[in-house]
Amino acid sequence: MGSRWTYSELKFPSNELERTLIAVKPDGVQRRLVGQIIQRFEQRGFKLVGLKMVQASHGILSEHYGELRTKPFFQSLLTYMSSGPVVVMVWEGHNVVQASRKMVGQTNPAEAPAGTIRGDFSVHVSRNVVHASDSQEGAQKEIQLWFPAKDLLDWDCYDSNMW
Ligand SMILES: Nc1ncnc2c1ncn2[C@@H]1O[C@H](COP(=O)(O)OP(=O)(O)OP(=O)(O)O)[C@@H](O)[C@H]1O
Ligand SMILES: O=c1ccn([C@@H]2O[C@H](COP(=O)(O)OP(=O)(O)O)[C@@H](O)[C@H]2O)c(=O)[nH]1
Ligand SMILES: [Mg+2]
Repeated sequence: MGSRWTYSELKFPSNELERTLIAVKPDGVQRRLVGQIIQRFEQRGFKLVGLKMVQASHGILSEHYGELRTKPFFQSLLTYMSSGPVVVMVWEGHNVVQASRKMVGQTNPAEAPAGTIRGDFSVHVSRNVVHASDSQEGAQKEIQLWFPAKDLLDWDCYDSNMW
């Protein structure tokens, strides 16, 4: 009788439900980068729990970027972000907020290392392809702003305890 192999030793207990909001900005959608950006979060091991394509209004964007209201680039930021569809997503997993900021890279793509999304796909701060929440608190606010709770799916991933 051969023994059955199980991989429970490889698993770690992952009851956390940390979530973050990621958005492919209008330049990323125009440049057909949506698939490659989703692929990076999937291959890292995060779980997609919400996804939609929207043409964002200045109203929602003003709230989303409320902390930047006094910045000189605020109006141009709203114009840019409402210039075409954005693909907004909620990703879940261990340490997903901090990990996704590292995957996205610095705000200014000139400072973002190769290997990060901004470092690989963009050159200028005003067209930096992707948004990622910058804290757990910010993520919760942004998720509530963009998604009604019923549109976030709490589905079981067959390998969810692997990472
Ligand atoms: N000096 C600037 N000129 C033009 N646009 C800017 C400038 N600084 C920031 N932005 C735009 O405003 C966005 C918001 O700035 P923020 O400081 O929140 O950066 P971030 O947190 O890296 O970006 P995001 O919130 O979109 O993930 C930036 O991603 C960028 O698109
Ligand atoms: O000097 C700046 C700083 C920010 N932004 C834009 O504002 C967004 C939000 O800024 P934040 O500081 O939140 O940076 P992020 O979280 O996007 O890295 C950025 O992604 C940029 O699109 C910009 O156009 N000019
Ligand atoms: Mg930000």
